[in-house]
Amino acid sequence: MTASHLPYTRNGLKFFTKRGGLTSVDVEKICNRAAQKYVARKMGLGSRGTPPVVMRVDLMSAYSQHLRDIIKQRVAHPTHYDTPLKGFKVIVNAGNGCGGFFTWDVLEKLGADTTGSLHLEPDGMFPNHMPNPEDATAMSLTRDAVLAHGADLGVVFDTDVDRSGVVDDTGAAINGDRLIALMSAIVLDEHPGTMVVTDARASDGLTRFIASRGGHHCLYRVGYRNVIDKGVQLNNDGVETHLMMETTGHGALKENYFLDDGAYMVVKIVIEMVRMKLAELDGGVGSLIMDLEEPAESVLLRMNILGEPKHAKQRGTMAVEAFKNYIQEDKLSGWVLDDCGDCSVGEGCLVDTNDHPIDVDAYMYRAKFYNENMRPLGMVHVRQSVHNPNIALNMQSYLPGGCKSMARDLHERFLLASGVNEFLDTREVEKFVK
Ligand SMILES: O=P(O)(O)OC[C@H]1O[C@H](O)[C@H](O)[C@@H](O)[C@@H]1O
Repeated sequence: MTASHLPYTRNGLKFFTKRGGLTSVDVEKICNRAAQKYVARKMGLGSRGTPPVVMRVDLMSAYSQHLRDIIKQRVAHPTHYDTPLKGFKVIVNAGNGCGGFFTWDVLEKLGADTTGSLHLEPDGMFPNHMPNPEDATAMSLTRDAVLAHGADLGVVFDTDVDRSGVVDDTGAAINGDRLIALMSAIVLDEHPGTMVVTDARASDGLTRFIASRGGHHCLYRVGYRNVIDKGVQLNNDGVETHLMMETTGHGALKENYFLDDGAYMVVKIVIEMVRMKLAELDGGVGSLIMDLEEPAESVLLRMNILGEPKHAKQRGTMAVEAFKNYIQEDKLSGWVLDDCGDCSVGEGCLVDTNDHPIDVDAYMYRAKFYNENMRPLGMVHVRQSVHNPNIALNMQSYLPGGCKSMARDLHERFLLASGVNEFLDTREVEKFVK
């Protein structure tokens, strides 16, 4: 049971089986069955049968031991097999979510020194900061602790540990695209040529990084289940896909039942850290992504969908489709719709042709902006929010000031000109372009 990153009043249930996490269709079936049973029982219908057997199972201990075993086996330390983390200092910042167990039940039992770890006790009011690897305070406090304690690694978990981020020994934050790059470097070493699926907010630099390591990059729809489901589908279609990650820090691996499991991601990074030390390589895990090119600026702006909530989805679709049509009908010169990551590096694309350009279902589009000299200035990703009635505009610029130029252009030549401003609250964009 978790509210994840949402306010505590919005708790929900996530279901998992041996085959992975259930989809919303599965969950709907479960809820319908439960509702039918409830009604039948209320009406005195249906067999009472034998009552279900309820068992108390200590899943957390089993899970921690599983993680410890993986680290021991894969490091296979030549002198101290059972304590492969002896001599390492690791800071954990659980942000008062439920990730504290990783400190005492995984790292310390393997010999690590976790002195200086932060906010390990669960407290649903999150008195310090949001447990979130995207949260600037969470990352900077962890950075301070890593530097103050001379730690080899800092780990940041979100509330329910399905997302994570890390800080390397120099204090550099590794989250978002950087975390995907780090995981890609690790996974591509184990599975050369594998496909990596991410959401389409990821940068061009990440696509090039994956390609430079011999991998393929599929950009897909935002929402961790969408990204994971795409990876499952690609595997079923015969495209080997070992890593599925969102820029939010959700990450799933084929070897781990396609589960978005932040602790498992950190386990992979910890193993790499120890291996690098054993191989006497210079630098911490951050050195694996030194050549990742990053955008000069990244900006996220939101536009609330106005009017009655029941019309929000339809209006959102209209706005996103209008964006695509404006570009395709050449009403927005300079803007070009983006292909999926794998085609944009210009090699034999492995992604199903239905996914070009990036999304066919009118949820989101991504476009690049070129200036009058046909120099690319940056890109924008336009989509409906997964949770709330708003349109998210993610912009990345290759040059300082580029996001403002792109937002200004979109505001004048698309938001106002197309009339979508009649049902979108564009104030955030207007404030940004001033
Ligand atoms: O659409 P938004 O409101 O930006 O939220 C998008 C995000 O929602 C949740 O956090 C999901 O777990 C993420 O997978 C997704 O990226």
